[in-house]
Amino acid sequence: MAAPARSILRASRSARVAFAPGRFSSSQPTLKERLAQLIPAEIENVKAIRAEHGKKAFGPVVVDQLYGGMRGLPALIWEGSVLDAEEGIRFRGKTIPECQELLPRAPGGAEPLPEALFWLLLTGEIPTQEQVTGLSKDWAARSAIPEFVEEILDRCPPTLHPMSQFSLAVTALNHNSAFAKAYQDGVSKKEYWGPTFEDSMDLIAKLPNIAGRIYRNVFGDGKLPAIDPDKDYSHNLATLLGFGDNAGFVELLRLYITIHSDHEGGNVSAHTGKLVGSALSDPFLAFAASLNGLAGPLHGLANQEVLLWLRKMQSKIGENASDEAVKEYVWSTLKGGQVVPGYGHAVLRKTDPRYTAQREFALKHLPDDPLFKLVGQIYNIVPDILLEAGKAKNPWPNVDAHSGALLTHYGLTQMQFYTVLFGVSRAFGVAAQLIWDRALGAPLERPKSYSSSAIQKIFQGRT
Ligand SMILES: CC(=O)SCCNC(=O)CCNC(=O)[C@H](O)C(C)(C)COP(=O)(O)OP(=O)(O)OC[C@H]1O[C@@H](n2cnc3c(N)ncnc32)[C@H](O)[C@@H]1OP(=O)(O)O
Ligand SMILES: O=C([O-])CC(=O)C(=O)O
Repeated sequence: MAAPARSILRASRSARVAFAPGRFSSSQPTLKERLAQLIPAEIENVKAIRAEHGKKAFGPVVVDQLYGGMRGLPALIWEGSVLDAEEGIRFRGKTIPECQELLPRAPGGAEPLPEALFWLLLTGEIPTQEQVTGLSKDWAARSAIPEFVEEILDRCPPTLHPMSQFSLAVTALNHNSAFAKAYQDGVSKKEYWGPTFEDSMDLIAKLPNIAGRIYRNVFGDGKLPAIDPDKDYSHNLATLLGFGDNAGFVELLRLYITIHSDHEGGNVSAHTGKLVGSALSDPFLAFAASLNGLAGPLHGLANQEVLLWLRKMQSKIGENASDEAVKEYVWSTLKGGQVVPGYGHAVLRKTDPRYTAQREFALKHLPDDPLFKLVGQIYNIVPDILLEAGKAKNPWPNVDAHSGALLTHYGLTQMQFYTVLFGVSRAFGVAAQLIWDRALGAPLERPKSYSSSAIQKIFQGRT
């Protein structure tokens, strides 16, 4: 679709929200106030851990890990979540089903509010309903994006991949970074976390307007409705995408943003954000770098790839293909030297609980959807084939094997946009860690690298 006309863009700009961020919960601490209470004790805790365990070995490092993408190498501190190969992710010690049970929901909703998950990632605590409502209002108040960022997006050709547009816009938000300004003004190291918190809140708050604008520019008429200060984050994002009246889609987004937010620190997007942030690049620059990693087909873009692969399969073998025909198609993918998208994982060795959570959502809301049925049929076929092929260490599905089928069900069929939604969610995990990194005085990241000849020399004469 062609880029929208200037007059339409002007109209959408006038629909800016006219209220300011600040305190929205009268009687209870805000997220920033609670963090300010927690940080001094955590600094002491880290000091104690380092004093007691700082010099202890953490297992051997073998040369294969240097060549093999550092699998299993303990190398990073990440506070928000830890991934177990068998069990999957825990956010601050809580599994996805526990989060679904414990985190506050929207009135009438069944899925957790991502606002609550962000609070949990940052503080390790379950917020009250009032605190979550305060966060929804704060993010709505911060949601407008600068006009020049709107213009950058409006000038992107619709053929530029939505993830590239997303990364451009997030980079440009650095124009108004509180951290970059504070640094130039000579802020003390001890105060870094405050402006990092403000930037992180602004970043998360502005993502729906960026994502909505990309979606409407590329796939619609470029017109964008306004954020509603009385609605939660997911509801507003759904509205900006044009699905605000669909209660099922809004619930799906709440679940989607919650489960895609964080996957410990070593995945490409999280680690990239942390690495770039360690140079004291502000949260906008750090998260734009995360997005560029998320845009790779072995990482976040796999959700797009899954849908493309499914559609290609359907065009080749028809819509209600037999198991035999599906098996043949999977084998042809492998024999063509390609990966089966949505399957395998660098850490997980069982079905991803994020896949399971989405499957349960589908069983509840769309049990008869044909694409959901195809995703289920593939689940019964692919793991055995990957096992038989004998290469993949994990034959089970990951989060990306399922998400596109759910979005398609509600009418969000443009798969090139799917990773943008993943990116909106991943900001929660990356931002939470950036805040803690600055609060705990995390140093510049700079691991040691070796050349192959250096490795040969080190081991010369040794067996
Ligand atoms: C949100 C996320 O990022 S989840 C992951 C999303 N990505 C995908 O779904 C893409 C498909 N999957 C893959 O490519 C891989 O499983 C990855 C990238 C996720 C993990 O990679 P690794 O940790 O290197 O996996 P593993 O150790 O099992 O790889 C061993 C071999 O099996 C292959 N393999 C792994 N998964 C698959 C798969 N789904 N299909 C075909 N081959 C696979 C690898 O390409 C590798 O082949 P090689 O020896 O010829 O290089
Ligand atoms: O953990 C990983 O390597 C990839 C992944 O699933 C994620 O980042 O969500």
